[in-house]
Amino acid sequence: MATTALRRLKQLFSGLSAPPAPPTYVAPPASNEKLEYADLTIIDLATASTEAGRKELAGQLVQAMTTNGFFYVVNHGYTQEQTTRVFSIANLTFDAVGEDEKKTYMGKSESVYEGYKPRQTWKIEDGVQDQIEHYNINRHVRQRAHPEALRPYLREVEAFARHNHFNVLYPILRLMAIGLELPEEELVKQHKFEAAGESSVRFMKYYPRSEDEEQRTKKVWLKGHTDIGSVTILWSQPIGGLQILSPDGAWRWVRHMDNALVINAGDVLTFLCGGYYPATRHRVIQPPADQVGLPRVGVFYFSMANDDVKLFPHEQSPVLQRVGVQRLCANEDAPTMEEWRKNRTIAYGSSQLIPSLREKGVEEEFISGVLVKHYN
Ligand SMILES: O=C(O)CCC(=O)C(=O)O
Ligand SMILES: [Fe+2]
Repeated sequence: MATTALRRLKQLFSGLSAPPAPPTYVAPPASNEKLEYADLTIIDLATASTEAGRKELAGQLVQAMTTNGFFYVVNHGYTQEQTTRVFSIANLTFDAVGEDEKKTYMGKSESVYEGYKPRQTWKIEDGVQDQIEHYNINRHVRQRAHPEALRPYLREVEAFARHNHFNVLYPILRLMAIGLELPEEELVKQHKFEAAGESSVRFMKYYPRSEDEEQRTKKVWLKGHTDIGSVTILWSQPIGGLQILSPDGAWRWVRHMDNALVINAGDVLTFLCGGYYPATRHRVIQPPADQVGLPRVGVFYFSMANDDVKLFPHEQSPVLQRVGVQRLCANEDAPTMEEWRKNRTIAYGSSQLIPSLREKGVEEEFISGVLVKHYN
């Protein structure tokens, strides 16, 4: 009797005990090359706990969004140790899962990123395709099955998704609403964690390419684009390659900052905020000379509005009334979030892009009747 109870208790505790540490992903040192870096604002989220603090941060955010379009966030609530552990889980998702198992957990639909995206599925240039592997995880982590190596860490991945959504996305959306002189919760309401939609964690691994591929693509690894969704949270990592297209037409590098987040706006914010927070144009090229040949592991949270949100601007914003609303389409033609993400995802990397007649180095396509540009 006593032994059975003891055994039960032991089983209970072993179920609750922490999973073994994943093999530690040791990130290489940051580049020492002399590069032209973008000068990005740092938003300190510790300041967001008071109303006065939020007002101050909203001013900084408006400034950042109307110039570079990218900014850093610090004091987001994860320690360096927690962040390193997430990168280790990300790396294990690629290194500790065999090719056959990866096939089993590949996405089943063209219109949503879920599970593995294998390499060489997107066109880059001159017949060359990408060398990028993804693993996409909807924030409702258990709605899909995951490879065996990842299973011990699902609770951590769930906590990570919630952390991005509640502790980073919501505070940023509140600052954006304040910047538009809207009620603080106006954009948060359109991005509910519980609603149907695709806000997701993404692990990525870029693999080094052949010299021939580098030449034929002019070193471009991921073509210049704007993100499909609303706010993209990129967990800063030391391997360079990410560049922003600045308003003066120059591509500038994004510098790594330890345990910081690099945040930018996507198309959905252009729609919802009437052009006040334009989607940031960015790309990934071959890492700097002292990092050539290294794989590049990335961890992201791609946020989207609730699937049923119609993507038209908050015209009631006093700021938009003063500065004017830029529209991507008439309100009656506005796609829903669901239509937009599905059509953008199906087209991405596979559609035939048309060279722009107006802008040099730009290619275009129409998605849901809206002009989408790609930047070379
Ligand atoms: O890998 C990066 O640094 C950026 C990736 C990116 O822009 C994207 O996946 O949309
Ligand atoms: Fe992107």
